[in-house]
Formats: sequence, structure tokens, C-alpha cells
Amino acid sequence: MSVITLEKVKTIKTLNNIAESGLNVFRDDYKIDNESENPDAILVRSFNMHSLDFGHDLKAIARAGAGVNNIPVDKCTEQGIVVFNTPGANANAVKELVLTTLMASSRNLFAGVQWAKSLEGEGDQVPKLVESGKKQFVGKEIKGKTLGVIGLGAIGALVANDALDLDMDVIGFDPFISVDTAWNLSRNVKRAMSIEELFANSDYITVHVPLTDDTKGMFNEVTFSIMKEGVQILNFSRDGLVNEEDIAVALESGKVGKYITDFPNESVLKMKNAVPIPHLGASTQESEENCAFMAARQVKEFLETGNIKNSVNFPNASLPYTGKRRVAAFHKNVPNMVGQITSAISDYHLNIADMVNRSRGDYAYTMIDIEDKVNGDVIPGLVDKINHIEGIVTTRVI
Ligand SMILES: NC(=O)c1ccc[n+]([C@@H]2O[C@H](COP(=O)([O-])OP(=O)(O)OC[C@H]3O[C@@H](n4cnc5c(N)ncnc54)[C@H](O)[C@@H]3O)[C@@H](O)[C@H]2O)c1
Ligand SMILES: O=C(O)CC[C@@H](O)C(=O)O
Repeated sequence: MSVITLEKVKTIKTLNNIAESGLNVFRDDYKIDNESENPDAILVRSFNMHSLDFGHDLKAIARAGAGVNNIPVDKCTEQGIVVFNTPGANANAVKELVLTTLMASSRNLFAGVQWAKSLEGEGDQVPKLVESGKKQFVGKEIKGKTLGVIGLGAIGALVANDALDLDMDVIGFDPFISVDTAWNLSRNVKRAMSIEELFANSDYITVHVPLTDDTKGMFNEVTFSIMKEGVQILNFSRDGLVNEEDIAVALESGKVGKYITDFPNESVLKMKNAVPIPHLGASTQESEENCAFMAARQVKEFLETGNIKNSVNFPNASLPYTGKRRVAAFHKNVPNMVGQITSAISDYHLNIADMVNRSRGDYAYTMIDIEDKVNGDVIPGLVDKINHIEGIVTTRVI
């Protein structure tokens, strides 16, 4: 029987600065090549990948972080490219910055510090000027005020729980809350039955949802009109959640007292009472290391065993890897796919040792372990034969 040999060295490309903890995961049979046009996997943070062409060897993209709106996820799914993210790995970093800016901004700290620095050159008049000028920065205490948290996932739940410890009343809204998060959420977080209820009752609102077609522009003229006068809004999620023209008007009129955003752009910088933070939510050493390590581990596991954990476009699937030859196929979630794949394998007189099939929406993933290990090589024709089955997206033999 003639055989072809599997490619051993795998190429990893990074599109952003990825912490060493992640890159160090790739040793021995890997090379990091950021110039590669045809990597096996890409590690990315916020780089916008929407206009990139993908090489034919690309099997995985890992977002070292939570939001995947910079990745063309649907296109990846159609091409059988697994997109991973790192749920929760940067949640503590974001939570700490949300609470920091909530308090700092409520006390007008950023403007106050800027003003104090502007007194440079006033010599021994500085202390006197400070005392006479500080009244313009009188702030508000957060104790006893209501914080509305939209999205009670990894970040929102941490923010909600810790805000209670700061003596705030907390009201949360998340129609899709996961069971895990619900278990971790304090029972003192009140549940808003609608987003309007949260808008109407919050002195401060913080949003922690992904940017999707459903959440885009959720802060707009209509929703501002429901909110309390002078409400302070924190956006550490994505710029597109907020209609910029509408918030500029709401800030100008004082309806929105402050807009703290991790996503500055030219128009935000011009807005009265906007507090622009240079996308620092996840920028701690700990968070960058956590995200990079988790992203890299997930990619390595997938490339070497086919197992999938924390994908945003394909189902999680795991089969203990015994070193036997493994056929891994992405396919449409339609009847008789597994039957057709196993029948193709049995045409080669190969025994099936184990298998797993998982589906997610319109797509599914099947891994089949073959009993007979063919000396580290692949039987020619098998992949082609499976790829010719209608509904198959891609097939890999590991
Ligand atoms: N500023 C930063 O550096 C930074 C860092 C991490 C994450 N983020 C952003 O924050 C977002 C949230 O991150 P996370 O780790 O908490 O994600 P997560 O997936 O753990 O939580 C998101 C939550 O939003 C909920 N949700 C979805 N649609 C909703 C809707 N219409 N109304 C209310 N809730 C809704 C989901 O049910 C989920 O519980 C990310 O998608 C990303 O865009 C930003
Ligand atoms: O990589 C970063 O610094 C930001 C990550 C953040 O926006 C995310 O969605 O996880």
C-alpha cells in the first residue's frame, strides 16, 4: 500500500502582541512565523481580520480575549476553520478597571487631576488655587446608588458581585445567562425583567455583552430617554453598542452625565463629559498571560488531537487521544453524515476504535479513531473520499 507522510512542523502566526506564556506553548514541532501566508493557526487580539484572505492550511484562529467581532466568524465556519476565544481569562482585569473608573469618574478624578497639573508654574500659589478651585470637581459617592449591569457573563457577574460589596444596589439584565454564571451571582443582585426596567432605575449603567446584530446600537436616543437624568454609562464592551450621534446629544444636554468608554475615536474625543480610556480593559500582565496561554493551549490541543474546547463557531468535542490515527471532519448538521463517513472508512478495511459526533446549529464535527495505525502515515484517497461526501466542509487525518 502506498502512503503519504503527514506534515510534522506546524506554523503559527500572530497578528498582535501575544504574551510569551502563549508563544512558549509552541515548542518542538512548531515554528512561529509572522510573515507566513499559509499558517496552520493564527493567534490574534484586536487585529481586524475581516479583509484578510486565509491560506489553505489555516485550521484555527484563537482570539486571546473575549470579543470575536474582529474575526469573520461565518466565513471561518464555512471554511471549517475553528475560531476559539478565552472565556473569562481577562474578566478580572476588566472588572477592576470598570470599578476603578466607576469610582474615579463619579468623583471627577480624571478632570480634577488634569486641572491640578495645569497649575504647574503657579509657584507657591498652587495650594491656594487648589483649595479655591476644587469645588468644580465635587462628585458623588456610589454608596447606596443603583448600578445596572447589562450582560451577566464572566465580566458582568464579577462587577455585579463586587459592586454589592461597595454598598451599591445592583440590578442585572441578561436573558441568556448561563447556569454557571447564575450559580456564581450573588442573590442580592436584583433581576430586571426587561432592559427598560434596568434603564429606568439605574444611576450608573455598565454593559458587558458581545457586539452582535442584536446588541448593536442598544444605547440610543430612545433608550436614553428612559434613563435617569445624569446617568453615568460605562462601556468596556464595544463601541458599536452605542449610537454615537445620540450619545453626543445626550451628553451635551446632560441627560447622560458621563460616558466612560474603552473605545475612543475622533468623535468620542470631541464629546463633552466623555471619558476616553485607550482600550485598557484587558491590559494587565496577568490577563495578557492568561489569555495567551489559554488561546495557545486550545490551538495546540486542536492541532494535535482534534479536540475542541471554547470554540465560538464549532461544538466542543473531546475524545481521549491514544495516538491512533484519527479522522476529524467538519460537516453540515444533516442526517446520515456519520454513516457516510464510517462507510468511507470501512471501504479501506479499517476498524473504528472510538468516535464522537457533536453538533452546533447548522454544523457538526465528527472524530473517528481508527484501530489500525498505519506507521504514522495516511492512506491516500481517504481524505479525498470523505471530502467528496455532500455536506462535508473539511477533513483532516491526525
Ligand atoms: N475592554 C476590553 O478590553 C474587553 C475585555 C474583555 C471583553 N470585552 C468585551 O466584553 C464583552 C463581554 O465579555 P465577557 O467575558 O463577560 O463575555 P461573556 O460571554 O462571558 O458574557 C456575555 C454575556 O452577555 C449576555 N448577553 C448577550 N446578549 C445579551 C443581551 N442582548 N442583553 C443582555 N445580555 C446579553 C450573555 O448571555 C452573556 O452572559 C465581550 O464580548 C467583549 O466585547 C472587552
Ligand atoms: O486584547 C486586548 O487588549 C483587548 C481584549 C478585549 O477587547 C476582549 O474582547 O477580550
